[in-house]
Amino acid sequence: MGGPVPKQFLALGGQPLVVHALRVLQASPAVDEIILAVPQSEMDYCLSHLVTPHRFTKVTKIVPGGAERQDSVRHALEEVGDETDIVLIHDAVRPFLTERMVSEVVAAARAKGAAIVALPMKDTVKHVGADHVIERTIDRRPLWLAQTPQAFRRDWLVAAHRKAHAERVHATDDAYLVEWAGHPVSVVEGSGENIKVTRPEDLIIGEAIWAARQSSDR
Ligand SMILES: Nc1ccn([C@@H]2O[C@H](COP(=O)(O)OP(=O)(O)OP(=O)(O)O)[C@@H](O)[C@H]2O)c(=O)n1
Ligand SMILES: C[C@](O)(CO)[C@H](O)COP(=O)(O)O
Repeated sequence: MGGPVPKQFLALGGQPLVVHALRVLQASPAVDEIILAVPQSEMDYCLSHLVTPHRFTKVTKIVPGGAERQDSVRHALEEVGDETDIVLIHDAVRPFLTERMVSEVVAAARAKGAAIVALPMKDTVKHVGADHVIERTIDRRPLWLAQTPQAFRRDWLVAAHRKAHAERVHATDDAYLVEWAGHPVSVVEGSGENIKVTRPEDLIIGEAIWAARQSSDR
């Protein structure tokens, strides 16, 4: 994305991106406690400008993030109590999660151990080789795009993260680590609106989704 402001604090609908996700998690009956992993330099800002003024009372801890997303999740997991059975992980840069996604993915994790929100592929998928030439077309029917939230039995997730850290295995989502540790991970259908704000154009799309939701709420 570039720019001096970390992406999760950029404004969307007049509020920092992370506030949108926190609102849904704060309101969800399925969520008891929220642990925020943020850059160390932003920990005080998060508490004084986001958590306290918005009364996000479920935020019990703010922990320093790590070099990569996986490190940030591992740091947060160190603060999760042994009494917790299910851990839900969500990207701050996905502002459009819904209560339906949270409750369904938590229920699926309770029933089966691990579940993620994901979306079936809608485009035709090409495997492209050298010189930008297509090598083959992949059957898209079994392909799903992983989103967050993702929910796991705490013991599976903690063990998978510890093993990955010890063996220097890196993944772009937590489901991968739990799969790699040998556990089944189910999918719950997500939504095309549950975008990850990655590139500048995603903020434009995000503003449009936010505006549409505002008018449908009226
Ligand atoms: N060290 C990091 C890096 C990322 N994240 C979180 O992981 C999610 C996705 O990471 P991000 O850096 O946004 O990934 P990309 O969208 O791939 O970003 P980019 O291509 O700009 O690196 C975000 O909610 C971000 O806050 C994190 O917790 N700790
Ligand atoms: C977890 C995730 O959002 C699922 O799509 C994604 O893998 C995060 O990847 P990123 O490269 O760290 O944004």
